[in-house]
Amino acid sequence: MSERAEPRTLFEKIWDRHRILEREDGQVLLFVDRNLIHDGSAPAFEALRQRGLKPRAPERMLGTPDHYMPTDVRRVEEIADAERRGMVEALARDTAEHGITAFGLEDPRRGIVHVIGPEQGFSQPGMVIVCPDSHTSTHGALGALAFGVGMTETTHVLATQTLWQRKPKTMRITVDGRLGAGVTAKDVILAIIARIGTAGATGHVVEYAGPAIRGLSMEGRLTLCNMSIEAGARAGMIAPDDTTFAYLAGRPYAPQGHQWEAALDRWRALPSDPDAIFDAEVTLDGSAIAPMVTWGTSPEDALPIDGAVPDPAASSSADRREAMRRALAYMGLTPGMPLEAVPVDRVFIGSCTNGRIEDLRAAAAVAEGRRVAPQVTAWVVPGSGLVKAQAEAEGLHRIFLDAGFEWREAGCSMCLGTNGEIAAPGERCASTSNRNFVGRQGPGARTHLMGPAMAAAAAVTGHLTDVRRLMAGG
Ligand SMILES: CC(C)[C@H](C(=O)O)[C@@H](O)C(=O)O
Ligand code: SF4
Repeated sequence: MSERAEPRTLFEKIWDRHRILEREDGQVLLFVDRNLIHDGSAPAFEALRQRGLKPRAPERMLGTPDHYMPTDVRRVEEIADAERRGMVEALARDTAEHGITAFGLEDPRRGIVHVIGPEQGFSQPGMVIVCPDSHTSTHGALGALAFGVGMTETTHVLATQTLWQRKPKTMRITVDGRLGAGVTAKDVILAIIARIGTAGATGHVVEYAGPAIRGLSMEGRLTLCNMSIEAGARAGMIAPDDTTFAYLAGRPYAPQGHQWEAALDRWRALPSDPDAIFDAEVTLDGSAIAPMVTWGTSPEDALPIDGAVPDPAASSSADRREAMRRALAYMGLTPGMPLEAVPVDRVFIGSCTNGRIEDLRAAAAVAEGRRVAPQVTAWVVPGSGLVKAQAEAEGLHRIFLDAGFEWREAGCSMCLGTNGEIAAPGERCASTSNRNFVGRQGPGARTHLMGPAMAAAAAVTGHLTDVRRLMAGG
C-alpha cells in the first residue's frame, strides 16, 4: 500500500491502472482502451483471419480511410488507382465483417485517424490508445497514453485488447512564459526538437507542462503531441484540465449525463502529483520562441524564420557537418542565405499535425484579401470532413478559393503522398505536416515544415516569410 502514497506522474497513473501482469523479463501486459485503425491496417485483419480469430472488443475500435484515398474524390468508385481503391475497400470490408465502426468515404465524419479520434470524443483522458501509425502520440494531448504500434502488435490488440510493453522512462518538458504574437504550438514543438534533437526523447514518454503549454488550445496541444515522435519519444502527453474537458463535452463518444460527471472526477485525479519525479527534465523559455521553419531533411533542422541557412563549417562535429552538407545539397540551399529569401513552389496546409479548424482559421486570416503568388500551387486539405464542413460554415473556404488556394477533401494527402499527391522532383514545398525527410513529399521533393499561418504567408509572398510582418499589416 505504501506504493500508493508515492507521488506519481500522469504517465505512471495511467500505466498502473492498465497493467494486467508482468513477465520476468520486465514486459508488462497492458489493457488497451482504444484501437484506432486506418486504410493501411488490412494486414492485421488478414493475420487475424488466417488464425481464425475475431476482434475481442469491436466497440473499442474506430476506423477511417486517410492514407490512400486521393483528396479530389468523394466516393470509393472514383479512386482511379486499383491498389489504393483496394486499401480503402479493405478497411470497409474488414470493419463491416467484425461490426467495427468505420467512417467510409461518403461519411462526413471521416478524416485523418488522429483528427477524428479526438474530434469524436473517442480518445479520452486516462486511456491507453494505440493505432498502427507513429503519430498516434497526437491523442496524448487529451491526457491519454497513446502510441503507435506495428502490424503484429495490432493483430495482438485486435485479438486480445491487450499489448505487451516495456515500461518507458519519463521526461517532462516545461515551457515557461508566454508565447509571443504569431507563435503557435507548431513553433514550440519545432523549437523543442531543434533543442533536444530527433533522438532527444528516445525511450521516454514526454509530458509537456508549464504555463505556455497550459495556455494552448486543445488544437495546439494536439499539434504539439503529434510531433513527439519526431523527438524520438514513445508518446507525448498533457495533463487534462478545463481546456480538455470543455473540448470533450458533448462530443459523440464522450460520456454523457451522470457518466460525464463520474468521468470528470476520474480525469481530475490524473495530473502528475506535485512531487512526482521524472527521469529527465527539459525547460524552455516560451517567450523566446519565434516562428520556426526547417531548412534541412530532419525535423531538428529548424530555425527561427528571421535566421539564415546555417553553415556546416560552423559545426564542431564532423558527422554533423557531413549530414548538414548532404541536407543542404538535397534542399538546394546555400549557407548564409536568409531563410526569408527561400522561394517556394508548393504549399500544403493540412495533415494530422495542422489540419484542424483552428489551423485553417489561422491560415485563412493570413490569406484573406491576398492572392497566392502566381508561381505557387497551394492546397488546403482539411483534417476531417467535419473540419471541412465547419470551415465552410465559417466561410473560410471562400477566403481560400478567392485567394487562389485549392480546397480539397479530407485526408493525409501531400503529408506522405501514399495517395499519389506528391510534389515534383526539385519542387520546394512549405508544409504544415510533421516530416521533412528526403523524398517524404515525393522523390526529390523539398519540404520546409512550419505552422499554418506561416505556410499561408509563404503562399501569398512566394517565399518563406515571417508571418508577423503580414500580421502587422505589412
Ligand atoms: C503509413 C503510416 C504507417 C506512417 C506512420 O506510421 O506514421 C505515416 O502515417 C507517416 O506519417 O509516415
Ligand atoms: S497526416 Fe501524415 S503524419 Fe498524419 S497519419 Fe497521415 S501520413 Fe501520417
